[in-house]
Amino acid sequence: MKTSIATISISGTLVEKLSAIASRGYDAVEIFENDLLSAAQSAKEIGAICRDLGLEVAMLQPFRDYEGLSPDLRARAEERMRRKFAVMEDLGTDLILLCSNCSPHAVGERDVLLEDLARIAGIAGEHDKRLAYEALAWGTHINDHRDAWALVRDVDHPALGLTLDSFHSLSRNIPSASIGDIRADKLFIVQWADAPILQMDLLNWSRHFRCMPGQGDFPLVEFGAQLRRIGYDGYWSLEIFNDRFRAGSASSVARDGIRGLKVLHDQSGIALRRAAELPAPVAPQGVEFIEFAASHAEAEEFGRIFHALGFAPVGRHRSKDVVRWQQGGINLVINSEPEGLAHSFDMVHGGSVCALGLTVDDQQGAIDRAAALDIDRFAQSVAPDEWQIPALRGVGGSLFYLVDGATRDAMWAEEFPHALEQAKQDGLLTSVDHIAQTMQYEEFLGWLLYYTSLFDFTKTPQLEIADPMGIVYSQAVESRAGSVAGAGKPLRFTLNGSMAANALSTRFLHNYFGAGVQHIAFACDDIFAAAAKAKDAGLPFLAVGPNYYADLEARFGLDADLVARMAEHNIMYDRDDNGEYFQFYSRAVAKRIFFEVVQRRGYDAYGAANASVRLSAQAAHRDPVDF
Ligand SMILES: O=C(O)c1ccc(O)c(O)c1
Ligand SMILES: [Mg+2]
Repeated sequence: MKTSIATISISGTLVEKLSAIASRGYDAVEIFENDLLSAAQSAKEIGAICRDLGLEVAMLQPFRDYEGLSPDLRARAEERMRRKFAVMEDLGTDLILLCSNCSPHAVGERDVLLEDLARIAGIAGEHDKRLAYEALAWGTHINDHRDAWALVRDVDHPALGLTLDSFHSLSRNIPSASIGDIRADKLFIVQWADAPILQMDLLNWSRHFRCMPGQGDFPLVEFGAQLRRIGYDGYWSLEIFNDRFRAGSASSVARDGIRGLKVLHDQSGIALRRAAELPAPVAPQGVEFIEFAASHAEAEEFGRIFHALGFAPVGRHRSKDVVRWQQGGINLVINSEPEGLAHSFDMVHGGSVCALGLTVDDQQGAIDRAAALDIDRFAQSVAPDEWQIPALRGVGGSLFYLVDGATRDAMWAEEFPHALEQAKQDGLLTSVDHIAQTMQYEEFLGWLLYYTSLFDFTKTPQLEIADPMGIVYSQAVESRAGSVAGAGKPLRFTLNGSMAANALSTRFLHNYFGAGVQHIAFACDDIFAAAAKAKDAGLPFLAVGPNYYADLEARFGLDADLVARMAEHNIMYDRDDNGEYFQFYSRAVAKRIFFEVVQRRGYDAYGAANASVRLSAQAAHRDPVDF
């Protein structure tokens, strides 16, 4: 696959964009004319910079509104085009993108369009240049790639070919099977964009909501499979108009694009029963441990909450200031070492989650997949006899340790030989249900792609949740149901981000100095027993107001006694076609991280209906200086 990206897709000045693109290993770049117009360098200098960076210039774009014009306007457009040829010469590309005409004055008679396209192709040919004709989804007459292809085919001039752009085709639900009619040698370039399914006009949808392959909802794999079936071997070029990306980090967005393209190319081949190009997605069996970085004072604070939730400190590390807490299948590790990653984390964030241990069957496969997707590995020096667990960088610089499923018991026994208390036999919490991470709104799609490309995860639709101080966006990534060994429970993460300056997730980012784990939900089989026990043990509960329960009773027709018991323990409830959900929350430790206990009865979601009630309850505790 030859990779490319349009400069419009990322933030910065043109030269900053080019260096970010080159640093992420793209083969080529589409130069967007607006970026060139506002650049401090001449087209010739930009061409030279591209060459120095090792980037081909795949094309210059766009050229607008040509076919179907009146003769005088057409002559002016041809003059404009000749000037572009000179710019292309300077940039070092022979290709320019020609958008289908969007002018209300353009005529749509086929004979006229054929004649105009033949004419401009002739002019281009005389200058050794080529045109890639693209059906914009909102083109006045040509807005379907099948019509654009029919014109290109019938003009049959070597200087005229087609652009396919997945956004324009899939936003109009044009069947990808129609790509089978296109001749690969006439397909000059393919532009890629994913997008969320939205009900809005095509132009605004395209200009603001495109995203990297894998970040949206479009059936891109089928599109890619059709391209590969016809033998297309030109550029796979990203063209992503997205407000968040323009405000984000050029280098991260460029990296996400490569990641999305690689996975897409691989999946497109697999759909055609071709050999996989990437190591298989990682399918973790579950969360083996959650590691907290904490000073001794913070460790005491966490310890109080862990005790109240029914955990016991069961072991001390053989050489480090690290304690293992356990209950059911859950391991929490508090790391108070005076140096190393945990210590750095504690210095930056205060008491926080610095690592998650995931149990995997194939450590090396996971490492290889991560390497192929440009996910950083982490290693810190360990004593010669110490257990070396490979680790990958995740949200906010935290780690995913890849724990080998076959040796995990030996790992615990060897690393934590100093028994402290016995694990409680009557513990009520069984496993980690989900882990909620909060991040900058601009980074949200990047982390979404991280999870869905590294792991064998699917994503749920994005939800908008009302915080009293603004809207929070929330989306879950989860292992495919049933793919997790053992209890058959999926591994679940929820991602949260907000643009609102004082919403809880933004307050978290400020207090925490960065992205990270904001809450952890534990599963249990009897939420009333778990809540009663936690209450007796002194867990600071998040209080839910009385109106919630009055509404709950009415909304679901629940038994008044049941609702009264829920109210007594601040338990919230949700129900859908699959089943029922019960949940309660602790107050936040150090105003940052908090804990949730859930019981699922067939239910597969996260109680989104309750999230705004929870956010309101939490907002009541925010610092007065925060307004
Ligand atoms: O939104 C546009 O105008 C526009 C321009 C060029 C493209 O390739 C495209 O897909 C859209
Ligand atoms: Mg396009």
